[in-house]
Amino acid sequence: MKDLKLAGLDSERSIIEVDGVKIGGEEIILMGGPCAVESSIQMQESAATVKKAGGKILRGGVFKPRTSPYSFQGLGLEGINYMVQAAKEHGLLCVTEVVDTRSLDLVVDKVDLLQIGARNMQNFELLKLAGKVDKPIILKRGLSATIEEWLLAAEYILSAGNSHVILCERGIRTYEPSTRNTLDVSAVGVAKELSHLPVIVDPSHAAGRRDLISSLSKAAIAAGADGLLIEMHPNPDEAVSDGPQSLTPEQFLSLARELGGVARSVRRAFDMGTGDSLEALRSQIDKIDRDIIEGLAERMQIVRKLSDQKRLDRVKDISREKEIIQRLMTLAEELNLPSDLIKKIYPLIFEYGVQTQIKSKLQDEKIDSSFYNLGSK
Ligand SMILES: C=C(O[C@@H]1C=C(C(=O)O)C=C[C@H]1O)C(=O)O
Repeated sequence: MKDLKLAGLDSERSIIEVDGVKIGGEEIILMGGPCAVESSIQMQESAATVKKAGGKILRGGVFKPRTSPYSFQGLGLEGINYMVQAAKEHGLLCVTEVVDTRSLDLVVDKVDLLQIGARNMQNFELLKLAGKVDKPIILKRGLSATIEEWLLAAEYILSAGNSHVILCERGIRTYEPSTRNTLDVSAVGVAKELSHLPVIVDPSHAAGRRDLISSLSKAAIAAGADGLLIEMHPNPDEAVSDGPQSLTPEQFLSLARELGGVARSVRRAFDMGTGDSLEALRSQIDKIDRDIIEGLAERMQIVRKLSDQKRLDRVKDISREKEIIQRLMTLAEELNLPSDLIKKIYPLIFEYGVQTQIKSKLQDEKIDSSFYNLGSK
């Protein structure tokens, strides 16, 4: 794509690091918080939930570009202070949207990241100014922007001198009215193919309804997203904006736990939070144990199928077993797991695998012979 001189794919992907939080690295970063900052207590509760869920960045809008001029327009600077304070107390970073050059000037020294929203994606003066600041910019894709236009908007920021741009897919306008926008999952892959910049997904604005947030978040991770920006409110029914698409704190926490499993399946890291309580940690362990047993059950079913292709005296295959152990020991080392654990666990798994194949063969033979006996009568 021409003119993507700085945003275009480089030899290396960009990792944007803010106070130890790396966006675009191995870990998928969770960001959450209400659409609009409403009060100090609301931000304190939101920050506590984001932290507990393993999130790294607190979001909250104080300048709201609303569709209607009569909708709540945001608390401005008063709101920023509530968010900054809550983020600080909970060890989180914070991000807010800037809507014009004035709002950018007002918040740039207070927050850790700035967001340029969908409606301002082609506000070129704002993009140029964002290129002059020393803060990462989350650049949302415009409502009807092509991927090329989105990347060119990023190019404006990059070419003005700020190399810290994070792309955010938040749904585009289509003819489909059942969701607020249509999440363009393929945009994640396309943007990552064309550009070295990290790509995150905001499923909340895409869907406009909380019942879809979980599945869209999972889809985003599977599609390669480097982070998720999810709306969550301590009491969505009373939210001044976007209540219907905001998760409750409980939903946010349980979603974070589920996302860990999806991230694992695509070989990405995901912090499911410590939740700091024994109960929260045990619930994470329970979830992983379930994944392990389900994986083992699936493995056993496949192993069993292999029996059709082997002679009874060839069921055990030592060279295949050695090859598996070797490969998994290398993987274990990479994942900081003691490799001798593999040597202890796998022979048992193989033993049961061999037994199940033998049983399955014997059963088949019994059926064969009874069939034969029947036929010879
Ligand atoms: C499944 C197989 O049969 C046996 C069971 C194995 C396993 O559980 O992975 C590996 C080798 C064999 O001893 C196979 O041959 O692949």
